[in-house]
Amino acid sequence: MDGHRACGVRLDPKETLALNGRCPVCGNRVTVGVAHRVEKLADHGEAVRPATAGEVASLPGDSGAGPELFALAEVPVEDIGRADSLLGEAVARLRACAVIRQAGYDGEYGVIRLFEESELDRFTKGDLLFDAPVRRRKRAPKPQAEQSAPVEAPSQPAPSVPAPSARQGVLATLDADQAAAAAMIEGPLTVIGGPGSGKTRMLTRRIAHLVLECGVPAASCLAITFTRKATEELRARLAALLPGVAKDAAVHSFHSLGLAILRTHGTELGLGTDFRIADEKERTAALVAALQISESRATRLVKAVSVMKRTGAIDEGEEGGARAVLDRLGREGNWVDFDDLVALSVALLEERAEIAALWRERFTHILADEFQDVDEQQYRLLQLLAGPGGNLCVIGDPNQAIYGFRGADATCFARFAGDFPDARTARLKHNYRSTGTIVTAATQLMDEAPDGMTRPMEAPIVVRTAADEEAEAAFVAATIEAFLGGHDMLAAHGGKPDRQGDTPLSFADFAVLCRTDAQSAAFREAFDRAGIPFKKSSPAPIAGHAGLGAMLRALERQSDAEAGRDLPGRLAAAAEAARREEDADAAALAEARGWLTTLATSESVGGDVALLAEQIALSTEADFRDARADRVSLLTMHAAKGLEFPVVFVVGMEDGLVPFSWAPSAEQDVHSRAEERRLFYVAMTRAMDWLFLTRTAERFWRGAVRSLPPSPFLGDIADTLTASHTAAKRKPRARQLSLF
Ligand SMILES: Nc1ncnc2c1ncn2[C@@H]1O[C@H](COP(=O)(O)OP(=O)(O)OP(=O)(O)O)[C@@H](O)[C@H]1O
Repeated sequence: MDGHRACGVRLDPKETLALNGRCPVCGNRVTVGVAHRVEKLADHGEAVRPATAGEVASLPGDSGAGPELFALAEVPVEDIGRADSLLGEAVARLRACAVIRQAGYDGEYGVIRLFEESELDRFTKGDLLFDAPVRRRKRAPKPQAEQSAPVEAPSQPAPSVPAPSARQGVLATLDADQAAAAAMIEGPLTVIGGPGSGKTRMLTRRIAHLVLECGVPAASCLAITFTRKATEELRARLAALLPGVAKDAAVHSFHSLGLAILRTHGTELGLGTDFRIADEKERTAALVAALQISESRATRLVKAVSVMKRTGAIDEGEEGGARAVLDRLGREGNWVDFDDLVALSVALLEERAEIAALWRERFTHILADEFQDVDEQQYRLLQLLAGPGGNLCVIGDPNQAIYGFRGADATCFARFAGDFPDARTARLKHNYRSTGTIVTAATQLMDEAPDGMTRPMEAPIVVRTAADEEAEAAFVAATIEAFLGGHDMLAAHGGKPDRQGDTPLSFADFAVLCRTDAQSAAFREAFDRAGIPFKKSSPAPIAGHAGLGAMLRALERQSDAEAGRDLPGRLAAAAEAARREEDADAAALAEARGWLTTLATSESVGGDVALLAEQIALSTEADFRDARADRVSLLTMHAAKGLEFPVVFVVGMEDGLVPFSWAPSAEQDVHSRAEERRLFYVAMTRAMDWLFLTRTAERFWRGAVRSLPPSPFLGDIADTLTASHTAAKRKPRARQLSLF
């Protein structure tokens, strides 16, 4: 079921929908449960028990009345009632399936009861039915054996109080720095702020300010983010701030904006009106066929061509040759690739001044979030759209630049200052997200002075060494269970988040952040074993996914009659056909069907199958993370960008993983090393209240069990901020014996 544990609200999915997803007590979004997802995905109403179904017998648990099955299934109720009238009533209710079922919601377990509490009081006149008293669910005890001694919260710099905005209207909820940045609406502007400093909050309020208080039409505002998910979240926030007009504002990822430009003017470049976007798998296969080369070589070349297109680099060698072949094949087959969406748009706007002018007229105010991660082509697209001295506001944090390997250039802020000499700079100085302890540790990692914390020093960062990856995952699972059982753990570590108070946590409040996707296997197993619901996400594109391919082929094979149904109906039929006809893996199909159904019902697709293919090309696995679902997030560090969670586990804190390197990290080049440091900085600053850094004494890594040294980044965090403990040694793991 859905609900809010803190507000004591449990809702049927239909009630949630009727309430627009909002809690009737606090007005925030409710945490949705499994039944909600089922309701959303279901293509028919509730199932009806067929007349031919067999009989079902319901048996209660321990009654203490002789052989259980006999007593509970066969002894006449009257006989049991003579011995104990209440027990007789209980057995009668149970056999008639007249139990009270209260579904679980928002981290609360479901309950099955035979009597209402008032009934029980009445029946028993104060006595109880069974020996044990009826209890409310008790919080799980903290895992004593696993914990270190309580640690004194370190005495460190005190939090500062941000100056209020002193403004009325939509900027009133911002602090003075944020409000000043949001109000600088003329000319180019750079907004720089650390993690949790409210950059996204400032961005949405700035658009609302432009529209509601400065008379700028919503349709003249363009906000650009990096992912489809981020655009959706931005749209949702704008809808709340600008009821009625938010839909007119353009919110795009760089690639969806490129697609919009090419759909409007692509014919000027010789593209067919119905060009499509070919995924990496298709392009690799095309290159293999055209050049008669191995798949691994083609894969390497396709990736190299992608970086060339993002960075605008020119190569005359093998990679340049591969690009020319791919471009020719694209023209012949009427397809482009993902990077072309931006690169071709840039080429078009550079060549055709009148088209560039049209787009400039359309968008008079442009905002670009996560500016630190733009690549050369994205930078040029912004420049072309804004024009010299245009109202372009770029927002970001140089310390969070993590996409250098994909061609992003972390020096873009300096370049912006050079290209837009009139640009002003605003700084957001306060971190609203994390405890003082986490903020201080993060600034130590970046060798900066701790500044701008709004929350006091609280629980120390827990640094944990486990015997191996299995033990590491078991520790994380047990810690989550302990947290959900109660907040004793917080007290044990001398920490008690003031902002969260005693608000109960639910699964959605936890994130496990891995450097590589491969690390997630141990966590998936541990969570499955512990019954902890989780959702894994990485920034990998969904195009090329096996289940998705099978679904799309099944969609294509559909008869005219089937193709006449609405898109969700067609997807349901396609999933069934793919399972039957292609023997596709059930889990992969279910995942693909979930993605496609989400896309099919999204605003950008609106039930149109042609638009579905476009959105698939623009989507990554992480775009489908549902923040409302009550699940632990199992994410790669890259996929965690922009998110926040009360409790974060950054796992695999070993040299080779963090920083990630093929060679010993000491040999890593200075740029990669700096980017790995920033990536860890992004990971640790996702934590609001609790941060756990875990490592293993040994792990299976690159084909062998290895002992990797601790991550060198751990040494950059002062001991006074951490509580370290090492698990007891495990028995040696089984090793493959050699025959010789
Ligand atoms: N003025 C404010 N008063 C209270 N809370 C705030 C304020 N500004 C931001 N916050 C809160 O701080 C948290 C971080 O805000 P936001 O996500 O906008 O930060 P960000 O700068 O975009 O972070 P990051 O770069 O790490 O993704 C959010 O929970 C937000 O609600």
